Amino acid sequence: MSGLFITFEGPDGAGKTTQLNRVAEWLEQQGFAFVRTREPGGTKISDSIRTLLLNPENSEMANETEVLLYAASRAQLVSEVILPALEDGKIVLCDRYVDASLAYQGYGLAYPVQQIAAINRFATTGVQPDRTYLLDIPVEIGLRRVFQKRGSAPDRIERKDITYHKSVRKGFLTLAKKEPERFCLIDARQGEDAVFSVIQSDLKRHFSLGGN
Ligand SMILES: Nc1ncnc2c1ncn2[C@@H]1O[C@H](COP(=O)(O)OP(=O)(O)OP(=O)(O)O)[C@@H](O)[C@H]1O
Ligand SMILES: Cc1cn([C@H]2C[C@H](O)[C@@H](COP(=O)(O)O)O2)c(=O)[nH]c1=O
Repeated sequence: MSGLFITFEGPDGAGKTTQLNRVAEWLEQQGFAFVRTREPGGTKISDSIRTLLLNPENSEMANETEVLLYAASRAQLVSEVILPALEDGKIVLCDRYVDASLAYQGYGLAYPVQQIAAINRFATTGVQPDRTYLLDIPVEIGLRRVFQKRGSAPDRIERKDITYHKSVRKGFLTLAKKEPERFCLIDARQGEDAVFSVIQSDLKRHFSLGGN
């Protein structure tokens, strides 16, 4: 596999999509071949699973079902999009990946993280990111950003209580501590330009993705 796999993680509303779009724009200006995708979703089947997962009417969804549906959506995305792109030497930018399941379903739902990791190793055939930008933000600020942006009703995950979201954030920070060589931890309370500048410098330093 010769491509480069970059993921964006963090609590809801941290600014992941905003930063992924900026990186994509920057790579495009330099003529790099890249693929942009997101989780859950990114393929026809994965998008259908996303609808099931986020629909607030599915409030009876068992936690085990939730874990497996995120993994199923991911399995399809890896098989249909991520792996072929990496094998083709492309850069893959992905809005959330396995770390989200470890944080939301592992730490958030209090399942053993090793168990969630094992399910996801199967789902992804072991495909792992080369670099992960963890945009860290207090959950109150992140959720406020989400609701201000959208103005629509919160989805099934967003409507979980604040204690849950705080466990998720703590989970992300624990993951970053365990793998400091893969994670780049960024304070996402900063303005968009400041956050982008950290990511841009890091990409230049680690992967020689040059340009201005
Ligand atoms: N650094 C920032 N400072 C202030 N507002 C920001 C910043 N980054 C993004 N936003 C705004 O916050 C909102 C959420 O941003 P964005 O969709 O990028 O976050 P996200 O982490 O992808 O959200 P989600 O978890 O819902 O996918 C948007 O309105 C966006 O313009
Ligand atoms: C991949 C993944 C996501 N989630 C949660 C996180 C968010 O609340 C939603 C996805 O919505 P977004 O607006 O596109 O970020 O799903 C999760 O709980 N577990 C996962 O593996």
